[in-house]
Amino acid sequence: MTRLEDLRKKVDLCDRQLAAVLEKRLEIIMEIMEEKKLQKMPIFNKEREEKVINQIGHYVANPDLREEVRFIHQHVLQSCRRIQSKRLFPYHITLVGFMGSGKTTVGVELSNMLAMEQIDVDRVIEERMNMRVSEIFQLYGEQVFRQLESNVVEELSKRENVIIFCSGGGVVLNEKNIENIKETGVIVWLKASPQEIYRRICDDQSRPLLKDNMSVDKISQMLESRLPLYEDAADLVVNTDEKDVEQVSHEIVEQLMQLDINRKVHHRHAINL
Ligand SMILES: Nc1ncnc2c1ncn2[C@@H]1O[C@H](COP(=O)(O)OP(=O)(O)O)[C@@H](O)[C@H]1O
Ligand SMILES: O=C(O)C1=C[C@@H](OP(=O)(O)O)[C@@H](O)[C@H](O)C1
Ligand SMILES: [Mg+2]
Repeated sequence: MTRLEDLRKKVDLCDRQLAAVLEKRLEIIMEIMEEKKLQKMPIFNKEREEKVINQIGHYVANPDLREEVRFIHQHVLQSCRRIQSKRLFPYHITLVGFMGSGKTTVGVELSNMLAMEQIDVDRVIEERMNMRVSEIFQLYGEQVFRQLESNVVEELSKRENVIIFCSGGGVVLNEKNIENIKETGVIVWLKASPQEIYRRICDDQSRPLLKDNMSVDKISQMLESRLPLYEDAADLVVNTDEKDVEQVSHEIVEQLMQLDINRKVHHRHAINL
């Protein structure tokens, strides 16, 4: 046997041991998840993860390799989060709510927390048209934007793998959108007061519907007319005033688990079960 063949054999043995240990770790993680569910404890715990990453470095004898092992372990923990999320949430998690309620930002945070892919309807439209949403409104008008929005909503609803599905604020205006979303998703309504929405987006020029009149009055008036639509569509509601993005995301996870426990969600076509 050449030296290279010999070394490859040793590496293969390491992989075999790694696979066995990783398999065991994932199985234990699922048991921990069940236990936490029973005890109604939060499933995803950032502090605990940081501790675990730090700790694994201390088990590495060669200080030159410590950071690399920590880096690898971060990926292991991400997989652990993903396997738990898949089991807990076999449906798209769809965020709806008025402009500035935090759909896009909370979607990204949730995506990290749950190791689930996040897709923003507005971003898909922008990529396809190679144009900003505001430019589409300006060049083609709202009706064309709404048609593009409905097409993307329908496509995303049919995706095989579950996603964090971030809609635009006007998605509720078309009943068909909500029907499509409900086929495979649970709808989370992010609520915010007009004053809070104004504070968040007053300097942002990217929202064409508020371009000519960015004011608390205009927001109140639009919000008022859409409230019944959000109310009707929502499977659950999270108030975001005076909560940061991380708190909102944790609350979404907790409420989703409650929904599941109470068997209120009919997984019309549960995905990836
Ligand atoms: N809970 C929150 N607390 C404070 N600021 C927030 C919160 N959620 C979102 N934001 C901020 O508000 C702005 C609008 O958020 P965004 O995610 O674009 O909303 P949406 O997609 O619903 O229009 C962003 O600057 C974001 O950082
Ligand atoms: O409320 C609306 O009708 C809209 C909201 C926007 O998305 P955000 O809610 O993410 O700002 C975007 O889809 C478009 O400007 C129309
Ligand atoms: Mg958005």
